Amino acid sequence: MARITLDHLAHAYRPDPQGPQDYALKEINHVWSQGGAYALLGPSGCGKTTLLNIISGLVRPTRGRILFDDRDVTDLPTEARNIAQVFQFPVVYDTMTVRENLAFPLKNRHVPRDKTAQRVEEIARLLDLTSVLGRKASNLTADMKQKISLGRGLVRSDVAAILFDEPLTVIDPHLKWQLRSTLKEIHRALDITMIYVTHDQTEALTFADKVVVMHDGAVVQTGTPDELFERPAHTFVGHFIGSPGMNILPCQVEGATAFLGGEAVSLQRHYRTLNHSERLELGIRPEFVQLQPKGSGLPVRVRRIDDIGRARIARVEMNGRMMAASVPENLSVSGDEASLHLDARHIHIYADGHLVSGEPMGGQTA
Ligand SMILES: Nc1ncnc2c1ncn2[C@@H]1O[C@H](COP(=O)(O)OP(=O)(O)OP(=O)(O)O)[C@@H](O)[C@H]1O
Repeated sequence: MARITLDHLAHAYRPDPQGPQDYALKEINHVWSQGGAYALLGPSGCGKTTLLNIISGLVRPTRGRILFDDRDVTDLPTEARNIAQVFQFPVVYDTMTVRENLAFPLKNRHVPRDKTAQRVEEIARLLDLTSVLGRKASNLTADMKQKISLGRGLVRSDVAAILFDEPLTVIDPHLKWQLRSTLKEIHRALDITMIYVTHDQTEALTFADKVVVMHDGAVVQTGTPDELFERPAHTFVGHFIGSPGMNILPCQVEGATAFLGGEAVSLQRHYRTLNHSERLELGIRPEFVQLQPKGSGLPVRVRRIDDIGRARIARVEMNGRMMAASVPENLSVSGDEASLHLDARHIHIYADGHLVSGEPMGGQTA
């Protein structure tokens, strides 16, 4: 078990990188604490697998170092790193029983038989595989086979970390939620550092205590699920997390007032030091924007109302831009003219995509 440090790590697949655009992974400094449950979240092509492969030793980084506790492992091969990996597709030996499959990583490392048997029973119990321990893996469903793969990743108690690369891809949708919560319970029971790669926000937010969000080869925010929701550090995080994502609107800012087209919106913080050559945007989640009758706030046109089960979401147009807003339960909407109320406590200002803290109204810098 180990703390994993990424120290000025960067990687380019091409041999002569000239600038940031040539790096699949732009410079990262990050510490994965021992025992943490992390998700590495981002869209396809953002560099998640590259980072995972650097941690496991399959890819040597162009720049920087990787440390397990204080040991520099940058030049060590995968076998010498003591990492367990679970991939998208099941890796099982069809001719072996489930028990033999689970025991294999321990047998390979000459763990005594009684200890192996005990650990296999424990992992089988956690993954609900006890009843099939004696069966040949070949006759099992893809779901069961992937559970065996997970078990093989989890069975060694001495690993520095377990890396999961989109492990639920082959799992039947209605079993996914069950396995996600099982993995969470297993993390609590085993106290092993786990890094879970996914492009699915639900998987990331339910599994992880801390989520590392990647975009275009860079980490744009690391935070708890609540932090990513409440205070996205980058417009990409606001947009990518949440369903629907954050409303992001071009704006101008003067002191504690934002202007959306000709409409003034009061802010709870002061923005004295904004560089007006930067692209300024106002971000607010649909949960904090309320649709109201015409004449009581920012004027909008309602284009559509979607019932998403737990709430109604209005798609509205303001100054030619589409926004999402919550529709209060008791509001009946007739016609397409309405107003919006923005909860100022949840408005964020972004400059060139990055969150600007501003200053509290009292005048001190945040
Ligand atoms: N072996 C390689 N050689 C050259 N370029 C590569 C190689 N592997 C990945 N890339 C490029 O590096 C970038 C990051 O890819 P990576 O696979 O790490 O992203 P990802 O977030 O894991 O995406 P996905 O979820 O689709 O696997 C992409 O532009 C990809 O095309």
